Amino acid sequence: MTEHLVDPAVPRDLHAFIAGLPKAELHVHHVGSASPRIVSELAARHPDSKVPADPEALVDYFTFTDFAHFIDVYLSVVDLIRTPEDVRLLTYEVARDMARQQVRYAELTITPFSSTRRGIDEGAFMDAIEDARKAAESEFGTVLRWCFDIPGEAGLESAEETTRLATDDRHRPEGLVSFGLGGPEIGVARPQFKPYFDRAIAAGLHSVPHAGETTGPQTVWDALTDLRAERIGHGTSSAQDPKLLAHLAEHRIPLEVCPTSNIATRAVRTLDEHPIKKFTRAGVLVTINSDDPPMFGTDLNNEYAVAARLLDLDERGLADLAKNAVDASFLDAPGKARIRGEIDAHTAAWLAS
Ligand SMILES: O=C(O)c1cccc(C(=O)CC[C@H]2O[C@@H](n3cnc4c(=O)[nH]cnc43)[C@H](O)[C@@H]2O)c1
Ligand SMILES: [Zn+2]
Repeated sequence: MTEHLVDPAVPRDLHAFIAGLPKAELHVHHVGSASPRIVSELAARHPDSKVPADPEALVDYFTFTDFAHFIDVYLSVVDLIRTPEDVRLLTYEVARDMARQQVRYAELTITPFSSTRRGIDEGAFMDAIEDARKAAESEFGTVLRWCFDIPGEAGLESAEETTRLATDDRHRPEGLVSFGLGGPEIGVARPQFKPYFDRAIAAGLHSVPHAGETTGPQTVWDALTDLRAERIGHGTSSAQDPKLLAHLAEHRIPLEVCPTSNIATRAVRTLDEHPIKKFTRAGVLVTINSDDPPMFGTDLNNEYAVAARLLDLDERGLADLAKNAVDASFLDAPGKARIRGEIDAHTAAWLAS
């Protein structure tokens, strides 16, 4: 258990239950998952960067005034990833951190445009992530899949490049399952990305855009109608629109909820004001995620502890929440059954002890 992340309002034995609970994670960013150790190693390698090499200084560096500030800092860390070997190391180490938290399956959001525009060869980039994915599965037992996202604020050039990389058979990585849209939402309307999502969906990818994180519920409607979203990244502002909540519940469109992220980027003022309870009361399928864990001073286990407090969950409630993520994932049916079985076994053993 990571001591600084022990929420005193959650009983210690519930933290221990969560630590051993097999989990799936559906909303977590590649570069945003770089641990302080990896960031400082890369910052020391590239001293021209403004990212501090001292892990203690990173705590201040990762304190954000608003969402735009967060994106500035995020891009300064992106600038540290300069070679295919940096990409492989980052991916492999992220999987190691996940395995330590009993994450059995993760859909990792990767922004290939940010790497190729910084000069990393596209073929070498794909080989690096695939090599790390295979190593992670055989060495840690953690199954990784990719979501390639468009960094919307970088314009339609980035949409075209991301779509090409995701659909061109010459480079398309085996682990790629979905297509996303990230970055700031203000001034970046979702409908303009429809042709790119149409192409990605036609190529067999699932649609999972961010929407309603920093703008209102209309953005979520746009993601559903224009981008044919199968899950919504964040969807926080859906809480302001009862018809939207009813639609999400009726059509079983899961929300990828990331509570601590919403506080760190100041999208939501306090955890007690977070709408997660509104979502579950409306019957929406909620999944729990960490988004950019080291940047937000959290990890997936802590996000489950936060959810336990906000939703007043015991062990069985937490196990159901973990199963939501398995059910909402793009894993195949035998894979889902395996992790659901592991969740049941962990819960039964815990309750019998
Ligand atoms: O790479 C570039 O050159 C570039 C140029 C202009 C704009 C951008 C971006 O906007 C990149 C944003 C980047 O942020 C990632 N991300 C991580 N966490 C979140 C989140 O909570 N909400 C939205 N986006 C997030 C996302 O994957 C984008 O790739 C880049
Ligand atoms: Zn995100």
